[in-house]
Amino acid sequence: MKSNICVIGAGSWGTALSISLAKKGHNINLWMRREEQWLKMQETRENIKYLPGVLLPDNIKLHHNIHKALENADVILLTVSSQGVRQTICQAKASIGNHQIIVNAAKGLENATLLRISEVVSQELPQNPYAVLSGPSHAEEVCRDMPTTLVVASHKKSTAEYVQDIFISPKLRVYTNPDVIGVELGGALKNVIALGAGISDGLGFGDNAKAALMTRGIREIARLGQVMGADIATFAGLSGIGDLIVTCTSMHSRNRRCGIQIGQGKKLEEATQSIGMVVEGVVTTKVAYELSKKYNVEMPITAEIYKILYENKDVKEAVVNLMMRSRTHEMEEIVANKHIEW
Ligand SMILES: NC(=O)C1=CN([C@@H]2O[C@H](COP(=O)(O)OP(=O)(O)OC[C@H]3O[C@@H](n4cnc5c(N)ncnc54)[C@H](OP(=O)(O)O)[C@@H]3O)[C@@H](O)[C@H]2O)C=CC1
Ligand SMILES: O=C(CO)COP(=O)(O)O
Repeated sequence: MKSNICVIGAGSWGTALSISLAKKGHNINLWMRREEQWLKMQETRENIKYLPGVLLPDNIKLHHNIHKALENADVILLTVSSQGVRQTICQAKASIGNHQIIVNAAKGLENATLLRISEVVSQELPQNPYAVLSGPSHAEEVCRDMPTTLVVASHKKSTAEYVQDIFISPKLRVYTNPDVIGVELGGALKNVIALGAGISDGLGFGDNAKAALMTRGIREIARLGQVMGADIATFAGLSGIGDLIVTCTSMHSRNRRCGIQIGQGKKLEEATQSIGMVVEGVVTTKVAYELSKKYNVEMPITAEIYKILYENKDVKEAVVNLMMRSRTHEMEEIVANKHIEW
């Protein structure tokens, strides 16, 4: 099956997915908002700023006019940063028909509304079929055909399977999941913990600390997720623990690299500027902190990272707070569910 796919956003992820889809033989229209980037990429057939060293296959057409890029698209793949999704959809809306499938690949939450991206899309395009694509997948590896697994979630099985078919290849194995909320929250919230893992590395801590952050991190992600309607099993999957592992351990991760600089004493603004690409976890930390208060869910790691990023809290003091919190059971629900006296 060959489809016409419009990829909205030519950052590292939009470019890598375009390359992967083009190699499968799909026709790709890749849209970017900056004219200067469009001119440069036409000349070089390379995304020098976001994904250097990889040439674009011929069946990727580059666009600066969003309406032209959307012509005849079966699927619209959103790959701009989360805070740009609503504005970009509004810009494109007049050329989007109800039948076109929207696939979101951004991992974040909307700052102004605390909404998940599926909720943003359904406010702006209520009729369109929707799926979210997530999982442990650094652009730098996907564009070089390194084996990768992804998950596509949609409320409609036929939509999830259609999108699975579009992306799946011998190098890109794609699973389906009906749990849109869980897949979206796992993909967004792991970036907060990855910032924390980076801070831990920047402070010179070791593997024990990182394992603790990842394990306790997925617990608090799952706690919030369950209250927000996700299936807890999803957090043990690719968009949960899978993406948490890759983001907390890889030097490709912008969130982790940003955290390392903060752990070494740099200011947030300096750190994000030096990365030069989107560091989704910074805004997501604020949204997650607000959601934890809204839903009354304990998220101690998120709360400390919030205070480091937004209240100038000393990183070492944050570590002391985490280590010296009042003691708890590892799994509160096991204790609560025990019928025996314990
Ligand atoms: N890189 C990766 O390995 C992966 C990234 N993702 C997710 O994909 C999304 C995009 O990230 P990625 O491509 O890596 O980021 P990059 O920093 O490489 O690129 C960001 C892209 O978003 C565009 N953009 C930024 N802000 C806005 C805005 N306000 N309105 C419209 N467009 C905007 C940028 O355009 P411009 O250049 O004009 O600023 C650029 O095309 C993120 O949510 C990220 O979490 C998911 C999986 C893997
Ligand atoms: O989501 C990602 C990998 O799955 C990319 O993570 P970063 O945004 O931290 O680079």
